[in-house]
Amino acid sequence: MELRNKYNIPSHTVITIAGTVGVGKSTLTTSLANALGFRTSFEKVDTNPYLDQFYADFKRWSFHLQVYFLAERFKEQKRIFEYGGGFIQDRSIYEDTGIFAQMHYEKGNMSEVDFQTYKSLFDAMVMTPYFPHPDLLIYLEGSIEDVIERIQRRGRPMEQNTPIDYWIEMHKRYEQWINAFNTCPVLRLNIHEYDLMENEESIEPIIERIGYMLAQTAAAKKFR
Ligand SMILES: Nc1ncnc2c1ncn2[C@@H]1O[C@H](COP(=O)(O)OP(=O)(O)O)[C@@H](O)[C@H]1O
Ligand SMILES: Nc1ncnc2c1ncn2[C@H]1C[C@H](O)[C@@H](COP(=O)(O)O)O1
Repeated sequence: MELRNKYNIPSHTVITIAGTVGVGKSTLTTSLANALGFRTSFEKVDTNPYLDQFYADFKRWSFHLQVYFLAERFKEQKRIFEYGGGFIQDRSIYEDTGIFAQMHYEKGNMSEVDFQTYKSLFDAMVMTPYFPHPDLLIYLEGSIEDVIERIQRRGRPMEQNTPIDYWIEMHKRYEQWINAFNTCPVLRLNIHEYDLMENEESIEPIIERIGYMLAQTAAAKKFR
């Protein structure tokens, strides 16, 4: 039986995968979408015109990169809306603002006025009808050691050449951010709870947990 039906996951569901760089979002996005018969929405890293320059000079390129990511994320949001859902999304727009933009602003890589401009753009986008919140955010958590090992193994030079402190700070910020996040239901998944490389079937217990959380959320809505 198709896993989506087995665990009663509605065909219009939108699930976003959150977590720090290298933790395994894209890998899980692909596996979940295949298992559920959903479409994917990926961040495009190779065609990003700012990313390499940004890693070489945060101060010069932070604002440009954030505006670029926001525009790309918004276009994807619109695409998901137009299809009527049935998507797995690799990274949420909430991380752009809550993690990356915030961190680079606080570190002095983005000026006050640039940060305010960025935030007002974000707020205006979120208020449009294209912006339903996801039904579920899956938060991937792993130790900083595992994350750094994965970043090194994946081998994007711009990330390999970035000081370890950057990844340590981001990892800490992610933990604080997710503890305060309440925009939509959250399923926390430790990266040692599954292994999609060695055992494709480890996706099924994840789907079972997704089905359970979606059912709980639907039941809670009925009583509101
Ligand atoms: N479950 C897993 N077990 C082992 N390695 C993994 C797993 N998931 C991802 N990886 C590896 O970790 C690296 C980062 O994964 P990726 O999905 O690209 O992360 P992200 O999208 O969060 O940056 C890649 O080299 C990938 O092959
Ligand atoms: N909003 C962002 N600001 C800065 N850098 C970002 C942002 N979103 C993604 N990134 C970077 C981080 C990674 O180097 C690549 C892709 O992210 P990944 O977590 O590997 O999918 O883009």
